[in-house]
Amino acid sequence: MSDFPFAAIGLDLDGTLLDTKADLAAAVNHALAEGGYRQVPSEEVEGLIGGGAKVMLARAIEAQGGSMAEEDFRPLYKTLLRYYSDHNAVHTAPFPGVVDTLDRLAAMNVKLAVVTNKFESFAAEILATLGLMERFVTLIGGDSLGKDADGNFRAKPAADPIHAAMERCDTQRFAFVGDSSYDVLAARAAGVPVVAAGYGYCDKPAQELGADAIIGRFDGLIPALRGLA
Ligand SMILES: O=C(O)COP(=O)(O)O
Ligand SMILES: [Mg+2]
Repeated sequence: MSDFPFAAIGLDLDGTLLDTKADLAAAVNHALAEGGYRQVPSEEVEGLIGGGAKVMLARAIEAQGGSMAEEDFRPLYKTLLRYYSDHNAVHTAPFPGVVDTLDRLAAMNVKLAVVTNKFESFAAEILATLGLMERFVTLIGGDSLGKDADGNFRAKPAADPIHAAMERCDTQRFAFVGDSSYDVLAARAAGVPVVAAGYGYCDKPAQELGADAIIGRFDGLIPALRGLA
């Protein structure tokens, strides 16, 4: 019998489980080049990740005072998706401590769910390429739950994907870990404890995300979760 306080953990992907920054930067810069925009250094791309690829590109273009008209934006977004589809696991790898910690959680019979704002197909492909997919009970992407009445994907920062993960893991004893304000807001909206991955692509200083705990490496997760009980 495990005394671990949670039966399932929800995990953000980009900036929490996987260091995807270099591949995302290449994709966004490929699209920016096509639109005649300046390249964004990968340190700056970090601050654009968290809301999904569309938000990442929109923020990069807006920062340069570019055109956000649908007919100008759409082709560049399509270019980004096409490029990323072919180059999504070139440099991408798990952060230090991820694989060992997932093994330890599995050994404690803790269910694991990925909740990402990436499209589900990209996330599934990357996790399969890295040989990690079978560790997760479920994977919920930014597009997995469809759109709300306003036409927005039911994705983080909404509570919906976290609620769906809890349902699919069949438990209320659930905690979440993520690196951005999208993650903390979604977990808060769903009423579950949340740990911030301070080593990730935090869109504000980790201490200001409003999480219950902060980890500096992924292998700090199990003690941090025990501390939340
Ligand atoms: O790709 C993104 O911008 C977000 O992905 P994440 O939710 O896994 O961090
Ligand atoms: Mg993230």
